[in-house]
Amino acid sequence: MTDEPLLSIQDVQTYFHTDDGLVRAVDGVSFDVDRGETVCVVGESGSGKSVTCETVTQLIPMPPGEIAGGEVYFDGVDMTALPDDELRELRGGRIGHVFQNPQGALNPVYTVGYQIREAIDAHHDVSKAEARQRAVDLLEAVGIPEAATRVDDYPHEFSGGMKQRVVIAMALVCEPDLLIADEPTTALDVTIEAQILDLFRDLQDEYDMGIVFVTHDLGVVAEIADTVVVMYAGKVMESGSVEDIFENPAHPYTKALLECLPGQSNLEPIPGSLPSTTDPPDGCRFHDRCEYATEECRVGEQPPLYEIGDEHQVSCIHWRDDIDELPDPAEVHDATVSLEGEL
Ligand SMILES: Nc1ncnc2c1ncn2[C@@H]1O[C@H](COP(=O)(O)OP(=O)(O)OP(=O)(O)O)[C@@H](O)[C@H]1O
Ligand code: NI
Repeated sequence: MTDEPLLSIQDVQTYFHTDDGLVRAVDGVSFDVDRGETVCVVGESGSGKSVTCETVTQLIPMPPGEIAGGEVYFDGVDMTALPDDELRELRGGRIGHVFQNPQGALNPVYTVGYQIREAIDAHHDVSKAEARQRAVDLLEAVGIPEAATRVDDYPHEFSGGMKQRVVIAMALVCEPDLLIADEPTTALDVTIEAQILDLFRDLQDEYDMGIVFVTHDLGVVAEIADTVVVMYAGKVMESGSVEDIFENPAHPYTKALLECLPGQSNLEPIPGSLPSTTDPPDGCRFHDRCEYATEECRVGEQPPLYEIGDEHQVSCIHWRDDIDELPDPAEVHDATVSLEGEL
C-alpha cells in the first residue's frame, strides 16, 4: 500500500478534430481517485464526462481524437505512455470500464458465458469449470435470474437491461482495482439499480476497489459518492466531499444542478445551454448562464480551482463572497453600460 492515489488525472486535454473545428471536449481536467473511494462525476450532457473516462482507459478514437496534454497515472504508471499490449492487459484486468453505450461490448456470435470466461482467461489462470462458476456467480450478483442456464445464451437472447447487467458483470469479473462506470445503471429499473450499487459497495469493501461513477442522478450520487467532481463544458467547476457538495456548494453551477434535484423547489433544467465546444467563451465557461456573473467573470481564462476547504475546490472568483451580497446582475449590466459610455 502506498499513499499515492490509485488514479491521478492531471490536466488532461482531450480534443476532437471535426469539420466544425477543434472540439475541446476535456480541457484541463484533474482529479484523483483513492483505493476504496467512489468519485462521482456529474454535469450536463456534453460536459466531457465520458471523454474523461475514455481518456483514462486510452480508448479515445484517434483520429478524430487527440490527447493534447496531461497525464493519467494508474497506480503510479502513466497510461498515456503505455504500449498497446500493456494497456490491453490493464483494461478488463486491473481496470474495468462499463461504457455508456455498451452495444459493442458484447460479441453477438458467442454466448455470454463464453465471453465472460474469455475475459477471466485473459487475465487469470483458472480452470474452465472455475471460470464458468465465476461467470454464473457474477450473473447472479447482477440480478440475472436462472444464471446457471442463462450463461449459455447469446447476447440477442437478453433484453437491453439484461445485456447492460451482463456488461457490468464482465467489467467486474477480474476483480478490478479500478472500475470506471459510465452511467451504468441509467437504463435499469430502480430495484436492479439498487442491487448493482450494493454489489459495487460489497466489492469495494472486499478488495478496496476505486470507482469513477458517471451519472446524471444526484440521488445516486448522494447514495454512493465519497467525492464529487462537477464538470461543465470540459472543465472542473467544483470538487469536494459529497457532504461539501450537497451542503456547502460553492459554484453557482453546482447550486443550479442541485436545484434540479427531485424534491427541490425548482425542477426546471438550468436555463440556457452549454457554450460552444469549438469556440468557448472567455472567462468562466458558465458565465452566460450564471445569475451572479460580474464583468470579471467574462474575461481571461477559466478561474483556477481555489482550495476553499479540506479537499474542496472551486473554479469561481466569487468563492470568497457571500453570494447573496453580490451585486444584482441587472445593476452590474447597467454599470458596464455606463462605464462604456465614459470610455
Ligand atoms: N468522437 C467524437 N468526435 C467529435 N466530438 C466528440 C466525440 N466524442 C465526444 N465528442 C464531443 O465531446 C464533448 C463531450 O462529450 P462527452 O460524451 O464526454 O459528454 P458527456 O458529459 O459524457 O455527456 P452525456 O451526459 O450526454 O453522456 C461533446 O461536445 C461531444 O460532442
Ligand atoms: Ni457521457
